[in-house]
Amino acid sequence: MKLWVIAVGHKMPAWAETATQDYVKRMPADCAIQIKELKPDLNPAKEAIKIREALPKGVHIIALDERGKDVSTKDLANQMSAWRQDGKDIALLIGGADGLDPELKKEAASMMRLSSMTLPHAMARVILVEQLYRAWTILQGHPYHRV
Ligand SMILES: C[S@@+](CC[C@H](N)C(=O)[O-])C[C@H]1O[C@@H](n2cnc3c(N)ncnc32)[C@H](O)[C@@H]1O
Repeated sequence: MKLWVIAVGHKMPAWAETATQDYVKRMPADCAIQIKELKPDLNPAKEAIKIREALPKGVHIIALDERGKDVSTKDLANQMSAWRQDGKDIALLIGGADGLDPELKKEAASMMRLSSMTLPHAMARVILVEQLYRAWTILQGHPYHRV
């Protein structure tokens, strides 16, 4: 299984790039995180076109949005386990300054929130990859995650 993070926003600040890569590198090949960065466009509808083009075929789409469903890290680990059993790749979408296009959000299988606060997209990216790594460690019984 591959976890695609498709994110509007390139030229990330160095701290975000370093932190993102730190977690990306910790993931094993059979649960790899692949980041696709897209250049911001004039509005979310235009960005949605680029996002759709960047989506690998047949992926299960999850939109990241502060109005999405609350998911605990344990829930995410259970989700990850189910995704791995399905053998489907997953695409997690992060919007730009004006968020994700409403039509694109409807196309997603679900919307997930990382916090009820609005995060800058660089921060959302770092938190997402850390949570994916943490979820993976839960499935492995790895001591990174302490209950
Ligand atoms: C700066 S935010 C956009 C905020 C935008 N005004 C909105 O209402 O969605 C950029 C992106 O970061 C992600 N994001 C920000 N806060 C989030 C949160 N609390 N939970 C999940 N994703 C979040 C979303 O994908 C969002 O499209």
